[in-house]
Parts: sequence; structure tokens; C-alpha cells
Amino acid sequence: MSTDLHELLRSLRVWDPEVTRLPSFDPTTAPAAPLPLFTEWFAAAVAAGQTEPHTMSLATSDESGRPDVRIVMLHGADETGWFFASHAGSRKGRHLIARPCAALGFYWPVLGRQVRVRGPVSAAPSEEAQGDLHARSTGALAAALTGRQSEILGSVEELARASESAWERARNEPEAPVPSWTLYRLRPQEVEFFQGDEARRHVRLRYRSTEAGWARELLWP
Ligand SMILES: Cc1cc2nc3c(=O)[nH]c(=O)nc-3n(C[C@H](O)[C@H](O)[C@H](O)COP(=O)(O)O)c2cc1C
Repeated sequence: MSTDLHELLRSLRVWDPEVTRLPSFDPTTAPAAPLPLFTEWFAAAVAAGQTEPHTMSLATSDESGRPDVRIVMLHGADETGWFFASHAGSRKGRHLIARPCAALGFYWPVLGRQVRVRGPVSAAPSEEAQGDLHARSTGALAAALTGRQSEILGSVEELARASESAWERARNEPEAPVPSWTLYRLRPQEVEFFQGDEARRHVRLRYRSTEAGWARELLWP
């Protein structure tokens, strides 16, 4: 029996009160810079039981300006930027060489919250990337050692063979270097916080980097 996609879509709700608690958000009480608010919202998402709150959409564009998007993990955020890691030779890595700008999107449905971050991207020093990788799990190192991300794969058997030897190396050599593994820093020029509201009076607060510091402005939903 085939699925009726349209019927299924119509049957779904956003912010079902059974699973979503929409907190109120008063933008007049928001801090002067976006990082403390991001940290507060991130912690609230974790506390509310949001699954995988540290995954985010990463949008890049190719040299012709054609956009692309995929999910990556957030590796950290501080006053210098938001961090993620990947292979320099992957599609996104090639995009970031051609056009070193990106956007991140977080969605934490248990609280009806979205955060968007945009800005220029640069690669952190290689020692930082290797240190970040080696502080992660054996699986993360094995995946990085498998390499060849975004290349055409001939068969699943080929991947299984490469992955098995990568796992073996990761177990025996937990500090194995992965030269293509890159820690990227996105320096925020704009950070937008979106709080969903049941009456659809969603609150959108945008921080915009200016020479005088962070400007804060509300946006129509
Ligand atoms: C939950 C989740 C987390 C992921 N985290 C990463 C990550 O941190 N780094 C990464 O390179 N790919 C990660 N991926 C895989 C990417 O989505 C993507 O398939 C891969 O990076 C290749 O993308 P590209 O061809 O655009 O370069 C993750 C995928 C999922 C579903």
C-alpha cells in the first residue's frame, strides 16, 4: 500500500501541545551579545529533552553561487565564532574554499526555537583540528580516517573494507593524524533567535555585528 504524502502532511501539526512547550521570550531582556543567549537556549533545549540539539544545518554555496545544505555537529562556540569540523576535500570543504561564507541553522522543536547564524568561515590551525578530533570518540576518528568524503563510492563492500581498516587504526593509534580533517570557525555577522508563539506572533530577534558592537533588532515574523 503506498503512502499518500499529501494526506500524511495534512495530518501533522507543528508545535503539538503534547510534545512542545512554547516558552515566552521577552526580547527586551536579551543580553547585549548573541553568545550568552545561544548558550542559554542551548542549555534549555538540552534540559527540555531535545534530541541531538548539537546538530545543525550548514549551508554553503559553490563557486557559481548555487546553494547546498547538510547536517553537521556543533563542536563549540565562543566569542570568536561557532565551530564545526569536516574534510577539506569534501563538497562543503571545496565550497568553503571557493566562497568562505556559510550559514548555520538550529531547530529545537521541543521549545519551538530556531537559531540562525551567518558569516565568514576560516579554518582553525591544524593542531586545533587534530586536537579536537582526538578528543572525540574512536568512531569519530575511524570515520575521519576512512576519508574520501563526497567522492563517488564504487560499492558498499569497498566502504566496509576501508572502514574496517580505519577502525583498526583508530583503536591502535588514537592520535592518528587526519590531515584533511579541518576545524572551521564561522565568525558571526548575524545571529537570529526565533521563538515560536501559539498565536503565530513569533518573536524574531536579530543581532547584527556593527563597528560599534552588536545591534539588536526585531523582525516581523
Ligand atoms: C546527525 C548528523 C551529523 C553529522 N555530522 C557531520 C559532521 O560533523 N561533519 C561532517 O563532515 N559530516 C557530518 N555529517 C554528514 C553530512 O551531513 C554530509 O553527509 C557529509 O559531510 C558530506 O557533505 P558534503 O558532500 O556536502 O561535503 C553528519 C550527518 C548527520 C545526519
